[in-house]
Amino acid sequence: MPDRVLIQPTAGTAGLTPGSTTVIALWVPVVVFAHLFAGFWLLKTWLLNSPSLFGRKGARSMRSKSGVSQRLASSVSAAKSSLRSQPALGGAAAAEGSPRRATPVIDAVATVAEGPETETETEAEPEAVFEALESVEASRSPPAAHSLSVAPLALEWQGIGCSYSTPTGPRQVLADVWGSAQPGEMQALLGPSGAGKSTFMDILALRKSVGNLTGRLLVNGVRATRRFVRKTSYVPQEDNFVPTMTTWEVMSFYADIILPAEWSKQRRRVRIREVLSEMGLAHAHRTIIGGTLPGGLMMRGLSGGERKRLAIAVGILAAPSVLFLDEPTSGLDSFAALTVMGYMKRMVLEQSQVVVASIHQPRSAIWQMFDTATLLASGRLMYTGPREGLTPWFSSLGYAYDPNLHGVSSDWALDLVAIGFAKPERFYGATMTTRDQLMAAASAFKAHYLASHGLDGDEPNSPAAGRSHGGRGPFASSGGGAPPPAGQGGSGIARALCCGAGGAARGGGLPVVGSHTSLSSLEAAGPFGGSRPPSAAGVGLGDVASKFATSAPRQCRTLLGRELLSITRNPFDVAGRTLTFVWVGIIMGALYYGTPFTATSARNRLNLIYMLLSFYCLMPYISMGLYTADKKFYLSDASSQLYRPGAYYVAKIAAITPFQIICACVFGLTVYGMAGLRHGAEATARMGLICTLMYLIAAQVLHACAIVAPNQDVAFMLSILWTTIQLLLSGFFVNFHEVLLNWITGGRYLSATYFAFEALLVNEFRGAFLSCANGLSATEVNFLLGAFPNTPETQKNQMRTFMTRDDPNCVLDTKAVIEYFRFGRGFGASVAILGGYLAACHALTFGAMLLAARRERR
Ligand SMILES: Nc1ncnc2c1ncn2[C@@H]1O[C@H](COP(=O)(O)OP(=O)(O)OP(=O)(O)O)[C@@H](O)[C@H]1O
Repeated sequence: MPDRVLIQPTAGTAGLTPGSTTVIALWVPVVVFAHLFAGFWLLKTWLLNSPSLFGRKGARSMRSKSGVSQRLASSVSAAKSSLRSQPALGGAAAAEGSPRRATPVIDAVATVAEGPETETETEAEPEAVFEALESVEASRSPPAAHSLSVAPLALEWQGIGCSYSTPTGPRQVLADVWGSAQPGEMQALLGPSGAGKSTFMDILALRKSVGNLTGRLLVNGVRATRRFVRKTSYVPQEDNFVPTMTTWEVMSFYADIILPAEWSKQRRRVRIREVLSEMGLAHAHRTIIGGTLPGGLMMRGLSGGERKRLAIAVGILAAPSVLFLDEPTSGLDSFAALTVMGYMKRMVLEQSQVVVASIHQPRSAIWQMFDTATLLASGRLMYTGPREGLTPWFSSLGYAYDPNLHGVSSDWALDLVAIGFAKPERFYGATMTTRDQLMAAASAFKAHYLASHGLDGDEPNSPAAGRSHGGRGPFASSGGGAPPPAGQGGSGIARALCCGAGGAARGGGLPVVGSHTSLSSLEAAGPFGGSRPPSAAGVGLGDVASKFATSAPRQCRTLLGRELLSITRNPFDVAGRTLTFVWVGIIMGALYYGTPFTATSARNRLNLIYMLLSFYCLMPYISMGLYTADKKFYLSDASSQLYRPGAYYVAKIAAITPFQIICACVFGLTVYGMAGLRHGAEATARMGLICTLMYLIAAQVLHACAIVAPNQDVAFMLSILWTTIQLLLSGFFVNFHEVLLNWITGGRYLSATYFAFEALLVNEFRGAFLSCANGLSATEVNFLLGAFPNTPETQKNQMRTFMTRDDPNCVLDTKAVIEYFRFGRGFGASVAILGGYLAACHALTFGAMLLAARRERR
């Protein structure tokens, strides 16, 4: 006869032996499924990384070099023929001293290119050579329908400044920087470390929102709007690619997001191939990006130089009008650097783009590719104008340049303005050594610049700065601007540099300068911009009046694909998490294996329910690294306004939620089945629902903390605070009505665990009876009797007999457990509360994400 039974009201006295309380039919399939599921994703990741199947690493570097050589030859020869076939660009412009005077440079680069190309080709494997040749042929094809036309944009910046509030007071890192860049110009941004180059470029690219910003940025003569961002591309020093994606997948992702929505899949693929070939990456299209995954695992993938070239490939994919490159050659070997910059040169010549590149110690051939240069030092403008004008300007200040002594003029310029170091005159000649000298030179240049541009005001917003001139050249005027309408000055990028939400974008009293096309008219004219007619050969970037190139559903689909690749290929993510959950479940389940349906098991059942919930609160911590890494990817994309934040959020949640549900169920059902909690499909399903909600909430809170917090440490602190509230105020440890400081018990309403604990407790004990047919054990009886020390021995003996004797009709109504905790909410109400809690967590996360994107730009 079964002596320990859980009597269901409807099931009469159907009993189970203690050993059979475990539900093998539940937990065994779950455990098997979890291992197969994790194994599947691990195998997929392994196959992707398997050198024999995909890597072809041995040949890669050689092919890469060969590809690079080919690309350079291709770039250079195309640039030369482009110059020769366009006298308007080559001959006439060269005579004016305009940026197009590049033929000698291109010739020089071609000479450099020919040597290594031949050399590497002979060394390369036949297959590599074949692939490289293929890609050369592709790139030599005439511009096809996949080419993009570029709206030419002229930039002018006036009095750009940036200061930060620091604990020691305001810190000016950039002051009064003036200059311009014309379509078809490659501009070098030079300066010693800490000069403010990155800050300056962030400001020009409208990707900076921290700090107090001053000055103005004009695009085609009017203040830049946020939509200018869509016509630009910014290649940061450090890329932010998802390490588990391949080169091709990264390019496809960006192509789907930023190329015109009307483009067919085939056309996008052609464009991707074109750009990858140009960057010498055609051979590596199936190679994983690699690097350190969130969680610490290292994945081998592209080399540093290849990653850099991929970042540039992404930057040029949509043919932006203005391309900002932060240290494009750092991390590249000198030949690859020359190749990449050679391509940039051809690009600006053929498509009238503007390239602004911060650069350290460029080799001579690269330096000569630049048309103009801007030199910063200690946040001050030391020079801006044609590259050739750099040395004459400083000579006029008494700092003579000697090519034999100083080498490349860019190196000399950096030495000249670097202060704070010992610079013996016999090595360096006359240089600036004090801040006063530096400030004097900066003031002299500013005066010279303003005078030569017909600007006589100190402040860009002063009425005097409003005059404009149509001249060109470094010391001639290149167009000015007008003062902003009243109320549009002040700090902050939205008001100081561009017109924020609409204001000056609509004209706002700003004149359209000379023959420039205003951005407003550019927007109105559609993709081809201003007066430029649509070309039959090319297609523009879509409607620039719209903030994004593609629709929200399309962005959502594309982002969903990226998220899925990102999480399923990281062994620490889906596979690792599933295995962790199932094994924690197995250990916990083993501890409570086959919990009998007896009165004495009530305590164990309670403990198990509480432990289950606390593990749901703790388990998401294994994903904290993933959440903080995701934030980095999102912020990087947000700074470029690649897609709608809502699309990202929906895709992210859609991608991770199914895996979270699987993990939650694997854990919960394993424990539930092994321990043998209340039997029955309905009870099991209810428990699964509550556990899933609990885990989704806990994971979402950690996600929110990762986004709200400035770094992972703070994210941990916030999460631990929340977890503490969850565990302490769940109701398990203390009866709230017995707490002296009653006010603190109100905190239970912040505890999702409190509601989940109630729901699981009710699920387990409502309407159920535990058997006491076998009576209590001698230990239990002695424990109870010990609580009544004054009871006479005869009475104790009677109670002992009564409590230990077998009685098949003895049952314990577990309603008492529910009443003890004063629980009574219906299951539906608990689900609704937990659902609301989850929705609030999502709202908080999304809000935090929007705020974070506004606060940080890179
Ligand atoms: N948030 C900030 N608060 C205070 N100072 C800052 C902040 N961000 C940057 N700076 C300071 O601004 C100055 C310019 O930094 P920036 O990164 O623009 O220089 P850089 O010329 O790009 O240097 P590098 O060549 O080394 O990258 C540095 O001295 C830096 O310490």
